[in-house]
Amino acid sequence: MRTIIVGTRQSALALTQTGQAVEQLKQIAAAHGIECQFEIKKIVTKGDRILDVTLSKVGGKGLFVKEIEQALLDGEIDMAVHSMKDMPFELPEGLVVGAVPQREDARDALITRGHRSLDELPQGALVGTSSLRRASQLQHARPDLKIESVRGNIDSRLRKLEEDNFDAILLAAAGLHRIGWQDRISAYLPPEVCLPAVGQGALCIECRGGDAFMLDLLGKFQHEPTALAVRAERAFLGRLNGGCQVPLGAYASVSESSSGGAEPLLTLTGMVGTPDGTTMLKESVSGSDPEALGLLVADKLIAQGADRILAEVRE
Ligand SMILES: NCc1[nH]cc(CCC(=O)O)c1CC(=O)O
Repeated sequence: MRTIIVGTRQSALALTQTGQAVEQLKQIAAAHGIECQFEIKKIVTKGDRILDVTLSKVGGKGLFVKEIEQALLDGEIDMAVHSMKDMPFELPEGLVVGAVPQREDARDALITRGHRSLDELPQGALVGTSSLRRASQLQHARPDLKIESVRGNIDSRLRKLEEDNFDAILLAAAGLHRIGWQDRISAYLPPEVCLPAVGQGALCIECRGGDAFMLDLLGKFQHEPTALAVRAERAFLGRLNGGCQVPLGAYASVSESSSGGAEPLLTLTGMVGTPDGTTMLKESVSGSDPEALGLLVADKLIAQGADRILAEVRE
């Protein structure tokens, strides 16, 4: 019987989503007569050690992932459950995405102290977020709001809402749903107001490319519509070189092809904005080839100056 060692960060969200993925994998294994057991191994990443520093100042993406990938390559663990939105564009040689399971809610959620919507926030209210993407879209919708950085795991950010006198903070709905804190959510921001981060709400289950047993098991955990949507969003990310923290968002929805064909129809919307929200570029395209869609939406934004905005932010 194979023992599968599962690597995870030790934040509340990481432990919860890893545990949930393992429970689902146990059921899949049982249903297919695959004999295996799971062991969970906690790994401290660079991102966890420097939670007090603004992510965009220390190189952002990959910080939560690198040590876990090294453990995979070293054979210390056999699979890892990551938030898709924390994944850098390229995986290291030897590692693959074994499964993209069904997506949770992709939207951002507003957590306030008593206000029921973005519109209800008082003039000049203080909102906590360290995401340039959220800041840009929030300022675009409400130029009067004051935005300040807030870092830390979900639990510490919720604490800072009270302690640091924010009127509201923004978090991914998926994380709050997974850890059972959906009742803290005051409002969901629709993609028209706040386009989520690439891959937000989706998971990435990573394993070694040569591990046939894991590839077989994880293949049964894949949710094709989510995988397609994520491919489109990540193609957009790759074209815009969104490797570090930048004011960029994308969301792909998937529906059955209207022509009745076998190919699902994807609609990808992408945005790039200035951090102050004064310029907001947004384009939406439909089609069935996820990579082509990602490149097309990115190129449409580049034609309007997206790469200039991103270059300025990176400086
Ligand atoms: N950047 C940290 C991070 N990575 C994934 C999630 C939330 C869950 C998800 O998108 O799957 C969060 C927290 C947040 O943005 O609120």
